[in-house]
Amino acid sequence: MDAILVVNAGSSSLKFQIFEIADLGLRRCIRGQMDGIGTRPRLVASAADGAVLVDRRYGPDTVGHLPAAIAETRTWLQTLEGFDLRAIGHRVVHGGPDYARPMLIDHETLDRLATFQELAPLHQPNNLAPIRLAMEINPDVPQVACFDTAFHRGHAPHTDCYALPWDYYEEGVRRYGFHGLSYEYIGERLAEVAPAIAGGRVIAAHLGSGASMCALREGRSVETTMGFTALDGLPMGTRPGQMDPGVVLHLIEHKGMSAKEVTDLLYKSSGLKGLSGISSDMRELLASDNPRAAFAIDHFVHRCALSAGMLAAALAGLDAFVFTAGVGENSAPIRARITERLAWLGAELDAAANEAGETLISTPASRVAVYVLPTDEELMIARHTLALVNMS
Ligand SMILES: Nc1ncnc2c1ncn2[C@@H]1O[C@H](COP(=O)(O)OP(=O)(O)O)[C@@H](O)[C@H]1O
Ligand SMILES: CC(=O)OP(=O)(O)O
Ligand SMILES: [Mg+2]
Repeated sequence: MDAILVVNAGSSSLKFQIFEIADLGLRRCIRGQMDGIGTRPRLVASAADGAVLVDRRYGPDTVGHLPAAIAETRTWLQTLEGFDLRAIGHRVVHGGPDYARPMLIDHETLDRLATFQELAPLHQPNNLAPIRLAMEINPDVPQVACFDTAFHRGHAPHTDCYALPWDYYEEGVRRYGFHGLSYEYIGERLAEVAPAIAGGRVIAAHLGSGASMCALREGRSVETTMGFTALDGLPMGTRPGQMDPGVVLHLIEHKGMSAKEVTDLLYKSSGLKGLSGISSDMRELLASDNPRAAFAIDHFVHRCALSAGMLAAALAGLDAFVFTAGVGENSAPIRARITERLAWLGAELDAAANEAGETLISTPASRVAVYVLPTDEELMIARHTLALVNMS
C-alpha cells in the first residue's frame, strides 16, 4: 500500500507513525516511539487496532543518543512488509523567518535549516539527522519539513518584535513561537468537538516536557508564550521559561560562565528539574512528598495562570481553554489547579469530569468552556506532507 512515514525527533524521544494513503484520505497504520534515549531506552510500536508490534528495552549505552535511536528504529521499520513509501514528513522545530508553511526538502533547504541549530539546540540537530539519513538512503523518496514556527507566522509585527533597534528584527531576532503543529491540530479538532466555540477566543495550553500556550482567534494564532527560542514563556521540564535577560548577563559577567555553560543551564538543568532538584518529570514530582517538588509545581501553576491572563488580554476575553500534551492530557490535579486560577475569567471546573478525563471538564454554567484534547502533531505532519506531495 502507498504510505507516508512521519518522524518527530525530539530531545529525548523519536516518535514515528505510518499512514496509508487511502482513497478517503489518511489511515493510521502504525504509531510508535523510542523514548528514554540515554537513560531507559525503549522502543514501542502498535498497530491501528492497538496490537503491540514491538516492545523492546535497551541499555543506556546501546541507545545513548539520537543517531543510535534512529539506527535501531530503522532496523525495526525495515522488518515491516507491505508499505510502499511515497513520502517522509518531519517535524522541524525552527523554520526561521522564511518558512511560513511546510516545504519539500532539498539540499539547499537542509543547509538553511541547519543555520537555525543554535536557536533550537535541543531539537533542530535531532530533527535534521533523520532527514539527512533518508536523503542518503532513499534519495528518491520526497521529504517534507513541517515547522513548529509556521503556524505563528501571521502575527502582526508589533506583536512579534522585541523592543530592540529595528535592524535586529530584520535580521530575524523576533518572537517566532513554537508547538505550532500541535496548535494547528487543536484548532481543527476543536472545530469538530465544539464548532460554535472554535470560531471564538481560545487559549490552547500545550503542557508537555516543552510547554507553551497559544491564543487563537477564529482558529488562527494571534499570540503565544514562546519567542525567539523555545526557552521563553512557561517553565518546562528542564527550561526556565520567561526570565529577565539580566540574569544571563549576570551569569556571564559575574559568574564567568561560558556560552556553552549558560546554554546547558538554560536548556538542560533548569525548569522543574532545576527548581525541584528531583526530576523534570511532572509524574515524579506529583508522586513525591518532598517540599521542593511541591514548590516546583506551585511555580509551574503560577506561571501558567499568569500566561493565561496575558493571552486572555490579547484576545480581549475568553470563550474556551484547552489542555493538551503529556501533562495537559494526563494530569487531572494540574488541570484542576490551573483551572481554579482561571475562575476570575469565568472558568468553573467540573471536578468529576476532570477526574474521569472527559473531553469537556467545565460545568454547564461555566462562562469559559474547558476541554482536554489529545494532540496529534504526527497526523498534522502527514496531512501537510500528503498535500505537498500531491501538488508536486
Ligand atoms: N499522568 C501524568 N501526570 C503528570 N504528568 C504526566 C503524566 N503523563 C505524562 N506526563 C508528563 O508529560 C511529559 C511528556 O509530555 P510530552 O507531550 O510527551 O512531551 P514531549 O513530546 O515534549 O517529550 C512528561 O515529562 C511527564 O512529565
Ligand atoms: C518546541 C518544544 O519545546 O518542543 P518539545 O515540547 O517537543 O520539547
Ligand atoms: Mg513535544
